[in-house]
Amino acid sequence: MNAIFDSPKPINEPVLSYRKNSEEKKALKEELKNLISQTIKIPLIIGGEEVYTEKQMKCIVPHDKNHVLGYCSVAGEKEADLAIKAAISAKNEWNSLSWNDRQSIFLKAASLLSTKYRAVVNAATMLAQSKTVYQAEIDAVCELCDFLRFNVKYLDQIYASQPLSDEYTWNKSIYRALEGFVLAVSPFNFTSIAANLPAAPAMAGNTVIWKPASASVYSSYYIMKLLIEAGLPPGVINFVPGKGSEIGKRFLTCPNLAGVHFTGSTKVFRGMWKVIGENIDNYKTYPRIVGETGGKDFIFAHSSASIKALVAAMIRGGFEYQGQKCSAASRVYIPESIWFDVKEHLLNETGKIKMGDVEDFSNFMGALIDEEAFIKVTRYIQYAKESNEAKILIGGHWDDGSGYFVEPTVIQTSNPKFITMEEEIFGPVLTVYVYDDKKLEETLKLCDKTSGYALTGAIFSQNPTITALMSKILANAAGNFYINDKPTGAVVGRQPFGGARHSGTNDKAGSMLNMLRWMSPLTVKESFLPPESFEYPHMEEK
Ligand SMILES: NC(=O)c1ccc[n+]([C@@H]2O[C@H](COP(=O)([O-])OP(=O)(O)OC[C@H]3O[C@@H](n4cnc5c(N)ncnc54)[C@H](O)[C@@H]3O)[C@@H](O)[C@H]2O)c1
Ligand SMILES: N[C@@H](CCC=O)C(=O)O
Repeated sequence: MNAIFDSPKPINEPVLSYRKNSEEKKALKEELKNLISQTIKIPLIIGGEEVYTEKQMKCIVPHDKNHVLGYCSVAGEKEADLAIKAAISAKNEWNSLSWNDRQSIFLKAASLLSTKYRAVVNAATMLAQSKTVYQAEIDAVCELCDFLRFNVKYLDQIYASQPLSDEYTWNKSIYRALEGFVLAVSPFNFTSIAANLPAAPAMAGNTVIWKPASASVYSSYYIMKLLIEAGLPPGVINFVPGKGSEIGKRFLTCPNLAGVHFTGSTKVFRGMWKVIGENIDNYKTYPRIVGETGGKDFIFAHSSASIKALVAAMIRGGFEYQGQKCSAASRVYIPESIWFDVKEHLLNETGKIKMGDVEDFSNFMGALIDEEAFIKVTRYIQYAKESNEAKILIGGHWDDGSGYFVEPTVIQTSNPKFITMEEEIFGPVLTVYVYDDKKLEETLKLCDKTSGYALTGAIFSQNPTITALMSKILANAAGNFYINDKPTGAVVGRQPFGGARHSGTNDKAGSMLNMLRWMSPLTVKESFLPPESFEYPHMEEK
């Protein structure tokens, strides 16, 4: 019963509109009502078993902070050890499944997500992470369907990639899974990224321990249920919510650690890398370390820029999902000659933004994820208010009465190295530096050097010579570079995503490059007519 199968050609999942009276809107509204009316209990899932612990954490609604969606069990060292055991013991069986059997599980998960699970995963993401319907749809449904479907295809292509052979020898590349388990540690802000972190290495035949972020464990749990319904065998992905700083070390120092798939802050990633470095003598194999981290993403405009397009990019890029995207625009460089017009349009448009409960579909923004984020973001705004190098042009107010709301805020600074031009804020705060048109090159070099990050960046220019100059000077300032577009919203299969410098290892999530990190190739040479003597022809000479 042999055949080589061709997996379905991946197509980006269409983004539904959620217009008035649409079927998808009705289904989603119902699911929102359903989830908000319940308080669920979330277990750990280890070796396919639900594990409840005494220690629990609350899952709340950031825009209605006293509303509890559920209580989640919290893993300690005992559960961490159980998860390691489960991952190791599930490995052989998972590896003995054929690639086609493994891939159909993830393709089925994508099909379930785009249909049966669409409303529930969107509703969970909207409520637990305070995403508007559009932000939830492009993330939790579309990007995750794309990760699942495109990664299956990339693996097909990798497995098909074989060395040269001839009539006497057959050479083969066998793409083994890594020896040991992979630790996936996910951030709160993207449901799709959280799911892809364990799914990508699992697809390549690894078994995984998934430590989701506490603030988004609610939506992660629905993803776990979806994967199980799609047929994921017990122990392949072990779901272990808990405090990273408490259980992280247990996983990181385990001799069987084969890889880390991380997305989150630069600080946490560096801490994890240090723990691995200190423990390097104790592993069975060098752990693969893949981490996509923070950003201080820029928009740089030339005087030829379209003002409307520039302002739309500043608002969508800076304020969508309350600026809580690693790719969010947060420092903007505008030439003096167009500043008057840009400012007028920017303030006018920003003034129209509606913020509030994401269940009201007319809102453009929801709340920040939690109290810690609220304190951090408002401190930056307060600092700007008190500085004589900055002024607040619009916004600058906040209110945590019902939820963690911070107004979309535009700061203008006279200091291109002002703190809000350099540090990742992760909130709805845009800082503008107005430069002298005559100092274009100098300011581009300044933009390149201002921050240690290099994740995303956008330039606006309608002059091809200037576009080329800007692209050249900023070539290393971003891993995803946009020309006349906002620096957010990368799509799988179209703009492979990841940054360099302090923004990560740039292994491009949802690409073949990333999938290659989760395998250990074995090269096999088979000789059909092996030599039967040790002598070479030149040895005939007497
Ligand atoms: N580059 C990207 O693709 C990308 C995408 C999304 C988010 N991010 C970044 O993520 C950050 C926001 O997400 P966050 O607040 O969830 O990040 P975070 O770094 O605070 O947390 C990320 C994960 O690490 C865990 N963690 C924390 N300390 C740990 C430790 N000592 N050991 C092991 N795990 C530990 C957390 O529990 C969480 O699951 C921002 O910096 C953002 O730029 C980057
Ligand atoms: N890939 C997303 C950002 C993920 C980070 O938070 C984008 O392109 O906007």
